[in-house]
Amino acid sequence: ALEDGLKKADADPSVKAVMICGENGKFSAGADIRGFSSPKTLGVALGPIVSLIESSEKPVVAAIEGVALGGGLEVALGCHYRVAHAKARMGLPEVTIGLLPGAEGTQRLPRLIGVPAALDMITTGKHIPATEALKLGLVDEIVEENTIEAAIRLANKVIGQPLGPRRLSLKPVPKLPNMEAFLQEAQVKVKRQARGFLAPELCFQAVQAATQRPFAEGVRRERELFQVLLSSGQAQALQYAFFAERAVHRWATPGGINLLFIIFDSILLLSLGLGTMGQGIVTSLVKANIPVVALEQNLEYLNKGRKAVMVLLEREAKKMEGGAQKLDFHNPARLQFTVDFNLLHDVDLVIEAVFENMALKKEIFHKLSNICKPGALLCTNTSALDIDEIASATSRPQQVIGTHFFSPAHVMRLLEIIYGRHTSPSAIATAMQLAKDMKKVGVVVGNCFGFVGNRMMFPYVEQAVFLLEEGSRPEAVDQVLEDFGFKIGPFRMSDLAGLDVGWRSRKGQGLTGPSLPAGSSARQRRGQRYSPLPDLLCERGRFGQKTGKGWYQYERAGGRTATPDPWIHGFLSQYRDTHRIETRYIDQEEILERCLFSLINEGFAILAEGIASGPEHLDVIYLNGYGWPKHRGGPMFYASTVGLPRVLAKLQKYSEAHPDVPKLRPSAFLKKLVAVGNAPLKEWMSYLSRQSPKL
Ligand SMILES: CCC[C@H](O)CC(=O)SCCNC(=O)CCNC(=O)[C@H](O)C(C)(C)COP(=O)([O-])OP(=O)([O-])OC[C@H]1O[C@@H](n2cnc3c(N)ncnc32)[C@H](O)[C@@H]1OP(=O)([O-])[O-]
Repeated sequence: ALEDGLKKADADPSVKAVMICGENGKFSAGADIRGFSSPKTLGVALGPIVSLIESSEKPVVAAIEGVALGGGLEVALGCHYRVAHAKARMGLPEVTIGLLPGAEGTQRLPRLIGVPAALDMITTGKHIPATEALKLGLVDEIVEENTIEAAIRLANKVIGQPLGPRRLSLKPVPKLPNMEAFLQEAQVKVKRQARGFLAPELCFQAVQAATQRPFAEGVRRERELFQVLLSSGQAQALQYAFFAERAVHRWATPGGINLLFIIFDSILLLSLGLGTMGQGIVTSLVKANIPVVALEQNLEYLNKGRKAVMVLLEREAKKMEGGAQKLDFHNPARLQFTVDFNLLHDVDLVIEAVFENMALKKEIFHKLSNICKPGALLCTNTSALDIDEIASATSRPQQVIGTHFFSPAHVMRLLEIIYGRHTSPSAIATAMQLAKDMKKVGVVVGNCFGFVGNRMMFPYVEQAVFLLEEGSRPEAVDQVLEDFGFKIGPFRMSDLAGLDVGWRSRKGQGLTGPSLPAGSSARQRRGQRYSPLPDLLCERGRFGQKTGKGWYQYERAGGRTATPDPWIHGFLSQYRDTHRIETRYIDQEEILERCLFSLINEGFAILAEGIASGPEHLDVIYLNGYGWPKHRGGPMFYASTVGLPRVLAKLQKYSEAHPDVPKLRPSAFLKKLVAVGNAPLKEWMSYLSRQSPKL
């Protein structure tokens, strides 16, 4: 249509200028991502159309409203002028779906806004607001009112002016005094951050080509690189992740209709310790423009919590345009701190964020149930505790729901939303809406120990520790998983989170400590293999970063630089001697497979039990809460790319070698999917006879 329209306009002498706009207040979100998996639509090349726009003899003005992303922005770059609405956002987000701007955007953008800014936009895929676009010179004008009228006004004004200087393909790339050094440094940075993710590096190469070659050759290079990415499995993984995230949002009631949501007047966060989680949650709520009252049990804790929240909010405000004013957090109507439980009467929603202790949580929920108004929704922030047991302390279990935030809560996007036996669909829908308002990815899951994310994490961490018992070292295991693409390996993660957290939980479960029956074997619990290694470290006060020692050593307590610790190496070999374990060399493949396949195996068990409604949900949880590398699409998608028969065969092999480790025994659901011929991921759920009615 663009091509036809342009040709008509060029041929019609009564047309003096052209304006291109989108429909319904949106310019364009770029190419249809679904089209990338269909060879039919790939035949349509956008680049030549952008060139056609640019070569028009009549001025072409883009009227950008809403979004101009990817191919959409590339079309705008072909135009001679760009007018944007003040609320519009622009970007080249192709990198985030494993691609690069493939319609000459990598060649035009650096010519317009210079290499540093273009490289930043193209390698990160970030969206920029119109005001920033104006500063960068990406748009010529921004307007508060009617963008289309403004674009037509501009078009009329520029009729007859020479178009040569407005054709970006004819412009040289602005020079930098130290271009070579700048590019070298930028490449190192891009590579370091990419950790095996191809697209940022290839985006870099395309922009680099713009600095080294004439426009037409740069375009050829861009096309070559685009094809490399298009055929890489990484692009497929990222596009899968894009749609998985949207599918997870489309939570519907059993009848299939999305519910309307409760509109909140105010939200109260109750915390008997505005601890780290509480502080992050309050910050997120304020950022989401939701009025908050933060409650503490005493003034000392309240003041400490308030101080920490203020520091976080100041920091967040600095990152935003018009920050402090926009957040308005000094306004008591927006954010109040109190120790007065009476304020609970009027709130619509409570998020309880006290520490993980069932007795304490039940006591609080009993109190909430007595004080809060009848319609108020009661959320508990927990990473593992039983929602039904917490709800049993109230007279309104239908309004009790789990909201598992991830630390730091003002940064992490994931929110696991856990429904209990009695939780009502409207309570779930309200929690989902809350997630959306807080710009988080809400995923509805069922109630079981560890829910989805942590439950899948347990076998992964368990394998990592077993590997140490058998001969590996923390740094070797971490390295393999970081090379796979995790931001941080399991031992570095454990040191960061604090080993004492798991220790407390294991003590609570009677797996270690004084409640362990006398005569228990050190390496067995309830007939299964158990590794006491993390407990032994805790007994020695090695809690990780906070104590300066854990699986690694740090420069000081609270230090962040992990270095392998010879003490740990000696300790491990002594441990193996004590328990007569023969040290063996464990290769990278075994480390990777045992950790990842045991996690994936648990994922299949979760799906079969109806704890999550599909593999996409598990993947979205891992991508947004556990640092799973995006270019590998999430654990279940990864399993589908490895091939389920291979995952099964490997689990069978490891399970035979370790018969006392139940988590290595292949799940019946995985076996079934292999037996039906390695079913594709989108069909997996059709092989389950029953689904939870609440998912
Ligand atoms: C030769 C090629 C050249 C070029 O360089 C390549 C490209 O342009 S690559 C492309 C570069 N562009 C991008 O990467 C932009 C990707 N898109 C976005 O970033 C956000 O969707 C956007 C900011 C536009 C709206 O956010 P929001 O307001 O929160 O809303 P939302 O996110 O919930 O989306 C609403 C619905 O629209 C759907 N949908 C959206 N975009 C696309 C698409 N391009 N395609 C298909 N579908 C798309 C989305 O799935 C959802 O569908 P459903 O069935 O209702 O679930």
